[in-house]
Amino acid sequence: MSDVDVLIRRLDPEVPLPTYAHPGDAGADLVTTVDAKLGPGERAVLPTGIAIALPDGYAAFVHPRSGLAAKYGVSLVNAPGTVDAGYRGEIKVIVVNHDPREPVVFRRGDRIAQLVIQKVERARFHEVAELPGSARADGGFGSTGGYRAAGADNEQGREET
Ligand SMILES: O=c1ccn([C@H]2C[C@H](O)[C@@H](COP(=O)(O)OP(=O)(O)OP(=O)(O)O)O2)c(=O)[nH]1
Ligand SMILES: [Mg+2]
Repeated sequence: MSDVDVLIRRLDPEVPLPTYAHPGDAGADLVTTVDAKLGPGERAVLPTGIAIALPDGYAAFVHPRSGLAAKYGVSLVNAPGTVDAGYRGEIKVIVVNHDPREPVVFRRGDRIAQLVIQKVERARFHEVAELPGSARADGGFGSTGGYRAAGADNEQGREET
């Protein structure tokens, strides 16, 4: 992993800069600058109070936090969100409460997501009539085998093929 310099602007003077919890972490935590309560199945677009300028050839991806996902069923509707290098607006996080029963409450300053900055390639698309062959060809969507999906009426699970 290498370091890259990224310009950042605070739109809210009290907001902390995104922080990596440990050396070597890929994700820097983002906080919400507002309180929010999401009922089961609800979503919200939460402001983070920061804007960045990425160098050309980079993008930032807004990823869910696994702790929020495991404990509360919270994820991001568009995971991972894509922040383009040219985007200068406020980074926002589209959270969703997937829990079927419990509401979730966010308070200003809570860490709601993490930002992963990566080098990206842009493609030059070359249109062709036929694509070159490959071992996988057009196999996909479970073509390599079944998996167990537990049905509500079947504790043993159901073999999907
Ligand atoms: O989770 C996200 C995703 C995107 N963005 C910002 C940065 C990104 O550069 C811009 C546009 O995102 P995207 O291209 O995913 O959305 P779109 O619906 O295609 O909008 P646009 O037409 O503006 O490209 O919105 C965020 O702040 N958070
Ligand atoms: Mg877009």
